[in-house]
Amino acid sequence: MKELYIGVMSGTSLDGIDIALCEIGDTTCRLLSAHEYPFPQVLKEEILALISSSVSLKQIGECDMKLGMLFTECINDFIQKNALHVKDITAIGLHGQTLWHAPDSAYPFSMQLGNANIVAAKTGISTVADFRGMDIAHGGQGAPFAPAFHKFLFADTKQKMALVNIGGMANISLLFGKLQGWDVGCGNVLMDLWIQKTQAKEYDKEGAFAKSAQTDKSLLAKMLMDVYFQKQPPKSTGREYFNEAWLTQKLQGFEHLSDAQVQRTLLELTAQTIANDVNNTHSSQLIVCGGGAKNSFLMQRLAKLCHAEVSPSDTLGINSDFLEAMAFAWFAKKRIHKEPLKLRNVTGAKKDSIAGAVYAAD
Ligand SMILES: Nc1ncnc2c1ncn2[C@@H]1O[C@H](COP(=O)(O)OP(=O)(O)OP(=O)(O)O)[C@@H](O)[C@H]1O
Ligand SMILES: CC(=O)N[C@H]1[C@@H]2OC[C@@H](O2)[C@@H](O)[C@@H]1O[C@H](C)C(=O)O
Repeated sequence: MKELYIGVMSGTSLDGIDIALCEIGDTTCRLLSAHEYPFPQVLKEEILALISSSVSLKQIGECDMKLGMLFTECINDFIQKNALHVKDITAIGLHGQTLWHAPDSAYPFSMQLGNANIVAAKTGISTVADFRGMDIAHGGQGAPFAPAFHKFLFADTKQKMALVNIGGMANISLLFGKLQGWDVGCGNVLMDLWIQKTQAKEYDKEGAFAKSAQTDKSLLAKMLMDVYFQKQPPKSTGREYFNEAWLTQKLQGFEHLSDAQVQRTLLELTAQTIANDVNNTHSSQLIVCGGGAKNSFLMQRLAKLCHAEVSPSDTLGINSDFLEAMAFAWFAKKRIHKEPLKLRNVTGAKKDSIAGAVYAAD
């Protein structure tokens, strides 16, 4: 039987809230409608401040509620725009906003905010949230989760297919043989930070600023030496690692470079770290999704560096902007049906678990 689910994702880029309405069956997940709501600037700045400085419990509690209310507003608007009936939707899969991801700390945790009680109460739809906690409880990284969905979508592929999502962070899924996946490292986050700081632009459209200069090989080599890129999977990361402090530390001794040279080197870092993982795994086809798929210069560099055929997921009929939101609709379905996500090989958990907590609407 097919059911309707809504997936809600706001990623590490903090650029928008993606909402996807999906019709999900045992072997299919069809995107019926989708919309991206812009992230309010004030709340974005508040979240970035929370991530980079010490904060009070009150601020965290209030941020959780503010995000819950924001997600609710977006979902209710989406329901209205699509003339949906609340009763027809089995559940919402709400990822929440990641504030801190610390799978390797002494007391590992992954914190997503956006109060799911509020979402369930004010939409009238049961809401599944806190997806990552059980995997961490079983000793896993709690991320990335998308590989399980990518495997479901491309179950029939005969190719040695890899899929990379280039959002704020970049994560890869290997869809041949035993399912594998990990966070490659920084996706767009450092490129975004640099152009925001030096050119007051949100992001480097089509990689045009990067394209105007040459890569600095010494800076690139220094960045590629970073321990995260040397680490073997399972591994996952976030803004608590790849952030302004990381960039400032790497740029020490490279003050003579122009802003454009740094931008170009950061783009090359993203392209080379992805290409290294693709080539090391002997993948023959690379599907790209997430905002990075829209960066034509980055795509050009990937095509050049990878020994695989590179294409955006749209060429396979999969909307590259909403794949993660679709994933959380599907994860909600798996939770409602009490089916485990087969992620132990990806996250390093001791066992596969039923992911997510249900906040019942009635
Ligand atoms: N036309 C474009 N040219 C260059 N870059 C682009 C373009 N469109 C989007 N991007 C990049 O994509 C980013 C947004 O990507 P996306 O929405 O996939 O991130 P996210 O979902 O927040 O991240 P994550 O997957 O890490 O959770 C922007 O911040 C920008 O860097
Ligand atoms: C902790 C967290 O929010 N991680 C995100 C982030 O964005 C990309 C990458 O880092 C991935 O690990 C994950 O998101 C996707 C949806 C995932 O779990 O697969």
